[in-house]
Amino acid sequence: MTERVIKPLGRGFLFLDSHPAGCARLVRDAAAKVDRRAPERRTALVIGSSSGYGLAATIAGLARYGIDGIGVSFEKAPTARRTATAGWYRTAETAVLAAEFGREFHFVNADAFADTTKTEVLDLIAERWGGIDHLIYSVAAPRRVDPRTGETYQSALKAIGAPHTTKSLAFEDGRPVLQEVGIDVATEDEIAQTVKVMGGEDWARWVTALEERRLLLPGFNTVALTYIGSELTGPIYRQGSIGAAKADLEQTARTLGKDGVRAMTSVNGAAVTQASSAIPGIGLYVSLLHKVLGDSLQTPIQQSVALWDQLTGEAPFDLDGEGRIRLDRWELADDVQAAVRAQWEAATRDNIADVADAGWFLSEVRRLYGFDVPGVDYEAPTEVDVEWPGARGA
Ligand SMILES: NC(=O)c1ccc[n+]([C@@H]2O[C@H](COP(=O)([O-])OP(=O)(O)OC[C@H]3O[C@@H](n4cnc5c(N)ncnc54)[C@H](O)[C@@H]3O)[C@@H](O)[C@H]2O)c1
Repeated sequence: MTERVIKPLGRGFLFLDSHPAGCARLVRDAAAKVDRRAPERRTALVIGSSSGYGLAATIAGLARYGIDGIGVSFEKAPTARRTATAGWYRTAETAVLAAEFGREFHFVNADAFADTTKTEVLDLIAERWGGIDHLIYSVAAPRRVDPRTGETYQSALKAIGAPHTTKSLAFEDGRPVLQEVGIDVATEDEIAQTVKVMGGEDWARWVTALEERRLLLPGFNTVALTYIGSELTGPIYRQGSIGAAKADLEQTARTLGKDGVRAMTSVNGAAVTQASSAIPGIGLYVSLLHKVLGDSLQTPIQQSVALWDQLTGEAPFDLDGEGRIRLDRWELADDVQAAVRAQWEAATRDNIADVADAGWFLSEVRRLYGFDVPGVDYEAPTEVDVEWPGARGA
């Protein structure tokens, strides 16, 4: 057991340590925002369950519908020098929450891209429930090792066709500064590698593996998360290398769907997550979105409640012409986009602190690591040696 006072040390949007109590509190606060529905036994597999949208989907599924199931994520244990990753602590608290709801939820800490992880998870599903009703695929990873070839692929955040320059938000001594960031053009190989990491291949492997083991229960459905976003972020996101991967994911949904498998992508709105804060321009964009929308900005937990209502049949699917679930309509509404664009164009080095909700954004980034959470005493020593729930962690 090791108790320590933990401070937010790091560079840019990356911190070296995470705060266990802050991470736990955020899980609790998210669950408290969910209205319960009468639970009907349902089993789900969530890949990417420790963070961002996958965590929100796990908490919303537990709190609203009392799902049983398995969450897979890839997190680091505490060491003598460093705390565990934030996702480790959030997972530990989500397990406590599941137990309080009286649900059986297992958490597997392993590489979702590996065949060995698929076998471990499928064995567990077979043993505990004989099948699953839902699979939510919410992985955001910088690289993937394909276990069948041993090859490593790296994902790139680059433009396609022509280089691009974007306004971007950074912080110096806690003060927001506006920067211009150049975005290089991706090579064909970089685009292909990004598709290998963030496209649909691994999602399809999970569904095929479940199908081959006859673990898809009647009415099974699966969603993978995708993003469209604004024209402002188009060159780096939707028209960039990551957008090529998202197009592949959406195409995979079309080919996966058949008898016994309903496969869709879910277009979620912009959110501050570890994955999104690494993309140039997204921090500025989300800060402006929050300035324009205030509390009307739909949080990951709100969107996840809407997702579960649709997956369980409580609400009709809200699909677009391409069969994608749309949870981002609030973000892409014309008036919202027009207001964000006006602010984006007006933003200068001098007025950035007024034009954007930069302080809110920085706090959101700090909350990804369990800091800036109301009600947590950051001067108090906190236990960092928290165990991975159950016996199945790495
Ligand atoms: N953040 C946004 O603004 C936004 C908007 C729309 C859609 N999305 C999509 O949501 C999905 C999740 O993104 P996020 O922003 O929530 O990311 P995130 O960084 O918050 O979470 C990523 C999750 O993936 C897990 N993970 C990463 N590599 C893994 C591996 N090898 N094996 C197992 N688990 C692994 C992490 O442990 C974590 O649980 C992505 O598909 C993303 O494109 C994000």
